[in-house]
Amino acid sequence: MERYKLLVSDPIAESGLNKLKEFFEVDYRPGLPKEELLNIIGDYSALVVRSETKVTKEVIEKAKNLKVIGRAGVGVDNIDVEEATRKGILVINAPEGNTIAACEHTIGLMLAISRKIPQAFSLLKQGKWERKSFIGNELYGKTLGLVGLGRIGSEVAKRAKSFKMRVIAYDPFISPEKAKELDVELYSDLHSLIKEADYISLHLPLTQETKNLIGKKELEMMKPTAYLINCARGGLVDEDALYEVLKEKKIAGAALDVFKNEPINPDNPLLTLDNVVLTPHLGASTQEAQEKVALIVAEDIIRFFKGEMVSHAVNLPIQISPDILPFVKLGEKLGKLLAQITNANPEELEIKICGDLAQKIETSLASAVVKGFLEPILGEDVNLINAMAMAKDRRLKIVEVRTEEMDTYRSSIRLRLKTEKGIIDVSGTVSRGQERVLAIQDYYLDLALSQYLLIAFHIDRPGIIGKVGTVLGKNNINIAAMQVGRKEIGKDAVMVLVIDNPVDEKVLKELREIENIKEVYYVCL
Ligand SMILES: NC(=O)c1ccc[n+]([C@@H]2O[C@H](COP(=O)([O-])OP(=O)(O)OC[C@H]3O[C@@H](n4cnc5c(N)ncnc54)[C@H](O)[C@@H]3O)[C@@H](O)[C@H]2O)c1
Ligand SMILES: O=C(O)CC[C@@H](O)C(=O)O
Repeated sequence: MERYKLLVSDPIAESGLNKLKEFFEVDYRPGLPKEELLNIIGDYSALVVRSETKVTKEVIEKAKNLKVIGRAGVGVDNIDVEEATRKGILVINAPEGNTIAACEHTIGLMLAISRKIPQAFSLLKQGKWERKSFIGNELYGKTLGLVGLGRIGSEVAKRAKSFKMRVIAYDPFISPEKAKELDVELYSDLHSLIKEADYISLHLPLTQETKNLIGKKELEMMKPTAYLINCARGGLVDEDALYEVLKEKKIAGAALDVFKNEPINPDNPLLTLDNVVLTPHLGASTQEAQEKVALIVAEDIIRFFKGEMVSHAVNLPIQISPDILPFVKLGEKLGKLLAQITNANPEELEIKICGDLAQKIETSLASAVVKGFLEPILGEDVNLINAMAMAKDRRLKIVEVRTEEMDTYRSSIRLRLKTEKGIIDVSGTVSRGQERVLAIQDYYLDLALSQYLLIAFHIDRPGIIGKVGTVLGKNNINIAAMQVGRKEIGKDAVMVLVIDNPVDEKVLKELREIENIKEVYYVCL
């Protein structure tokens, strides 16, 4: 099997590295400078990073062979996922691998800032047995306000409950049922939570929407006795405003693991304060978490290169389940077929998923159809990840319709393409593992799909099938199967021939010259 080149540009656990080496030619270059990354990235098919490497648009533009970016961790804010998607690069992360590590670090930070543990230790190291300035606060009976109640937020909630804290949360994307299960009171507005909490802990991703979510206004709303804990991302908090409220003792303190710019400068003003506890992005830094994230990401990348289902794709909306896979493959072929019998500018592609298949929520099916449709036009640049984005770029409207109605087969896919010259449609199914085309332009067919097809639109006249057969025979092209679809005797009809060999332009020209043949398409699937 071909050994692809994989670059690891941040430190990852040895177990993951060894796993990757079983499959790839691995270059392990933790701490690789940006300029060097730009120079060499073009050689690699896969890249593995943690949070240090910034996979920017510039990097992606130079990554001509890159197929996958693996993030050994959760947050993908250091990766330009949109650009990766546009270029058809799969982004994979390891979302559950460091949940416990980040949760325990959060609890550690809450205790450390409440009891001033680092400050006391620092004085003790200087030989000072100082007790009176280190009167802390208990977590017991206090209100913890969680912003983000996902994996880490939920685990923090469970542990906070064992400290007998009241837990409230703001997370507009979480169901009230989930909050109820965790015995957490769900708030519908952030400001009410901020005003009530004794501890505010952030557990949400950094995105355009959440940048500076905790600004001056929010910080000034906090109780003067409250603490801010941030083990998520620095950019969630306005750091300058935070420094001001801490300096002026408008809040009790802050414990931060993450910063707007990492690593922080030695002259960062936050380092001059006493009411803070700062750690250098250590949330995920446990042996257990690092082993888990490295292995999770390594196994997923290998799965991808083996053509198997991946578990944690960030930019592939839904995974393909085995029972749907044959229809995904069929969808791609029908899309390809449709593209090859279209000779006008496409405007809208309707993908109708019929019968039992309609109940299965699987966006990959539509992506596969679009991939198949665009591939004859755009070549290998299009894949399941970027197909929809590419259609959008080309202003091709994609409409997905689901209907439980069925014809002869329990499940089928019907494609209907609106072009400037009219409508073209094809439909197909999978029956007993065989992909079948059921209709073209409403002519009923039911024929097993094969790699090479000839599709001839003609007028139904005696002898026309023989003439087509003669041309193909003369050119040494074997016909494996054929079907004719027509609605009325002597009117328009379609002939579909399954052939064993490819057909060239010369043969097509000869076929087009046969009387009553209106158009002939050669389809390669
Ligand atoms: N310090 C570290 O080393 C470390 C380690 C792991 C994760 N993290 C950070 O923690 C974040 C959370 O991780 P997770 O595994 O819990 O992710 P998650 O996806 O399970 O949870 C994030 C939650 O945030 C919620 N959310 C999104 N936008 C929101 C908004 N505007 N307001 C309130 N809630 C919002 C989501 O609905 C989701 O429930 C990650 O994105 C990552 O940036 C940091
Ligand atoms: O790689 C790290 O150590 C940090 C990871 C963490 O921030 C994450 O988002 O998973």
